[in-house]
Amino acid sequence: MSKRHHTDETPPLTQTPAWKALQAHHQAVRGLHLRELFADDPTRGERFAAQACGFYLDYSKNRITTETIQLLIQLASACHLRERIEAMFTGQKINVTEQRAVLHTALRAPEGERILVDGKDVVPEVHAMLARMADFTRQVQGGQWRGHTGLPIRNIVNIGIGGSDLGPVMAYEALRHYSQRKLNLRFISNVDATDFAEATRGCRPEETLFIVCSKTFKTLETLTNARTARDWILREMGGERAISRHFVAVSTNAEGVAAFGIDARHMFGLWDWDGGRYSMDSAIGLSTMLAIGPEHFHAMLGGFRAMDQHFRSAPFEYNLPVLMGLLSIWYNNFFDAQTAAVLPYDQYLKRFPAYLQQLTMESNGKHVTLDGAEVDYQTGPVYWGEPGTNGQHSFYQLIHQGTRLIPCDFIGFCQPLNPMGRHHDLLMANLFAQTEALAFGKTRQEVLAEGTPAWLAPQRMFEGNRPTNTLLAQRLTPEALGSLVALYEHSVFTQGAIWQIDSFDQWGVELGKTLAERTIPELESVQEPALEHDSSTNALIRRYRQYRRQAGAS
Ligand SMILES: O=P(O)(O)OC[C@H]1O[C@H](O)[C@H](O)[C@@H](O)[C@@H]1O
Repeated sequence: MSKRHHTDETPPLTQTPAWKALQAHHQAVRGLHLRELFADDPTRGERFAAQACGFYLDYSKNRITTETIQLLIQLASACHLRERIEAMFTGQKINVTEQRAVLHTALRAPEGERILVDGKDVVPEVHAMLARMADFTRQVQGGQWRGHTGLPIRNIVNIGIGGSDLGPVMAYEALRHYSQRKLNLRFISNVDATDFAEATRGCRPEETLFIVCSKTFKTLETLTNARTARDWILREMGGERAISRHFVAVSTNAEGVAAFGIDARHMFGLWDWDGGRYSMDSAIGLSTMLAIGPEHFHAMLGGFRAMDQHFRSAPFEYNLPVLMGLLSIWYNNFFDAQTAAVLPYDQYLKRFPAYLQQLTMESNGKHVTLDGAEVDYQTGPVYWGEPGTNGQHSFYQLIHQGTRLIPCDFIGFCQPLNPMGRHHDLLMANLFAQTEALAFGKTRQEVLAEGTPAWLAPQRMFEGNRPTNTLLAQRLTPEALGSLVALYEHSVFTQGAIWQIDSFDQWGVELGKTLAERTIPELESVQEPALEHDSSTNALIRRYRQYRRQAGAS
């Protein structure tokens, strides 16, 4: 018996004519090689391309035909993608399991636009918050904001985890070129004290300001690090009054912030309609603004906004996030690809894959549909990656010659931010060469023609037919970063809409948190605790306690 109980509006995905048409189409085209597809159509390289917001997407090196795109778009329509986009932009409560609107797009809405949540326009609040952030940034950068002993602030330490860390870290690294370099920025996320010890090494407490970023202000890691930071400040300067000059908070939880001792005037608010992994352009991005200044931050918001408008209005066949989302569905659900690689050819984007992992996998790692039915298809793939060219000398071997199909996104910029001799041309030549090699490979005949002995030919052949997208933009600017992030946000949305899942909750993180809470006293108690876990967990805890005791004794 099927566990499904779909409404008329959302028939089981795999039963839709659009899905079945794609299955049949997959059977017909799966044997086609990109070599043939390109040979048959000299215009393919430009025909399967689209551009928006300064990004050129070449998706011609995918295992698709014109019909594939048509069928994928039919699937999107059958899943009411257009209506779902509108529902998000207009503040409907599409995060059904938490009964919340999903309005990260309001964070970059222009002044004057009206977006209502429960009858209230949220845009003025967003702009008031941006103005407060800019004011604070100018005070800190200008040296008017002083520490408890009267010294100006030199070090900013962001304490947060998940969405309260990954976006800020990624943006800080990505936009380092635009950093005003007046402040030294550090980030602490892990509850491992090493993170704290290393991030604060060399910082004088008198010159250090902590931003405690936590939407809930309840996260164990962040509160533990924030308390350690508090002790670190107080040890040096005594007096609770020092706290108000050395801590600000970004949170929705005013009570929690006050209980910690942070002045309400130094709290920057968030809204429950903005999820952690979609919050780098809210006050969670305060560290970004402190690094690059309000003007660049606003330019970044402009980039987000441009991609939002494109996503909302462009026909699906030219719509970058929709195309990328649909191509991801194509490999994930029809070719059974397990993972997807994201390969930025820009050192400044070194944390972009880590950022994308939360965005994609926390959003779309779900096993039930919006109405609670178990899915009978794969949802979110595993995302991973490293900046080029480093990955080439590491895992690309498996992408080229392994047994798995790994669709890859290559991201590159035409103008270097640090022009130095031939570096940039070499970097980009590698990007282009990789997508060419992955698509076309090297046949046995080609290998033999090079003089390779027959016995070695199998090892030296490249099957090719490995799909890639290439995203090219002129230059990595704050605006380009905003557009790039929004592109992936909306691609994730597109995929979630097709899979009919809630891309905006994260119940899967709860169980581990609860079990950790139960385990903490078992590790800390002086008395030998009565352990009631499974035999593996019991044995591990016993061994941990024993080794800890031995370390304490030595
Ligand atoms: O910002 P916070 O409330 O501290 O949450 C930090 C992070 O932890 C949670 O467990 C979630 O998995 C993330 O989505 C969230 O970004």
